[in-house]
Amino acid sequence: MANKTIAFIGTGNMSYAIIGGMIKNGFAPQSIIATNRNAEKLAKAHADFGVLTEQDNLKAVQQADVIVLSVKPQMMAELCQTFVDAGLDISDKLFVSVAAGITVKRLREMLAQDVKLVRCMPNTPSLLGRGVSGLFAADISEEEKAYIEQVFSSTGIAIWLDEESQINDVIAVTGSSPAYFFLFMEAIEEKAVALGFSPEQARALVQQTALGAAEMALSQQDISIAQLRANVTSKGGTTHAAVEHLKANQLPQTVADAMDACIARAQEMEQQI
Ligand SMILES: NC(=O)C1=CN([C@@H]2O[C@H](COP(=O)(O)OP(=O)(O)OC[C@H]3O[C@@H](n4cnc5c(N)ncnc54)[C@H](OP(=O)(O)O)[C@@H]3O)[C@@H](O)[C@H]2O)C=CC1
Ligand SMILES: O=C(O)[C@@H]1CCC=N1
Repeated sequence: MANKTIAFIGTGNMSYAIIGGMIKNGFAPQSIIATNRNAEKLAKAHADFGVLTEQDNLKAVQQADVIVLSVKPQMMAELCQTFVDAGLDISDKLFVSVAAGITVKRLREMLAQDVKLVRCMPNTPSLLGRGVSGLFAADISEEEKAYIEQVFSSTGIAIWLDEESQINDVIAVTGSSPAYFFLFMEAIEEKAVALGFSPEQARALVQQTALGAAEMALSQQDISIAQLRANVTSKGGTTHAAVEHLKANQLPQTVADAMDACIARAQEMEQQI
């Protein structure tokens, strides 16, 4: 399947990130079609990555072997209905849905047939080849599985899940979590400005520290993350004062509760969409 054509239907934040990761890791731009109803977004994808672009989703679906459905979940039914109404032969196409909160069963209802399908939960660091994607396969061949793995490994780490319900856990752990880290960074940045650093200095200080912390974890796999934190925390010192304050205010429990809220919302969407 190495020579397959892959079409991204709805080239917004997530498709842009996946395409960027694929290009960075050697996929041929001519094997990738990006669609969007917004011509400006397509022009940017073409300018940045050299991929083919198409405003007509139906043409893209016809030309591609693999179709990545990447519109907002609430828009998915309407999009799929256009394929059904056009009477497209999609029986041999491999579909990949990156949407949160839409099950295989529901996607197949939307497409009006039991298509070959992968549910994928990626995240936006895919753009830099630093992504994580959880994958759940429904009725695909080993060759198709290998192709999908090649695509999503090119954007970072890809793991296959045994149960579809684990997709919702992946949303909480990696799909949504870049936003948790950004929120933490925003909070430090805002306080740095309040302490008198310029906005430019505050941004530079917080991003360098976040990167440094992540790289320390990445490069020292034999040291637990808890130990890395302990290494910064001198007994009776400043970090201890800050960390104890965060713990007293239930930061770990708050994060766990937030992740439960994320999963609950995905489950609720599965009932609504
Ligand atoms: N963003 C993230 O971090 C992650 C997102 N996802 C999933 O990815 C999917 C896309 O999310 P995201 O990229 O953030 O959303 P975006 O809104 O950024 O991207 C979707 C794009 O699709 C376009 N679009 C909508 N309907 C159509 C259509 N019928 N034909 C062509 N283009 C269309 C939208 O245009 P317009 O702007 O005009 O609406 C938009 O540009 C969602 O289902 C989400 O659950 C999964 C993991 C992480
Ligand atoms: O917020 C959302 O619903 C999507 C799914 C994971 C990240 N963004």
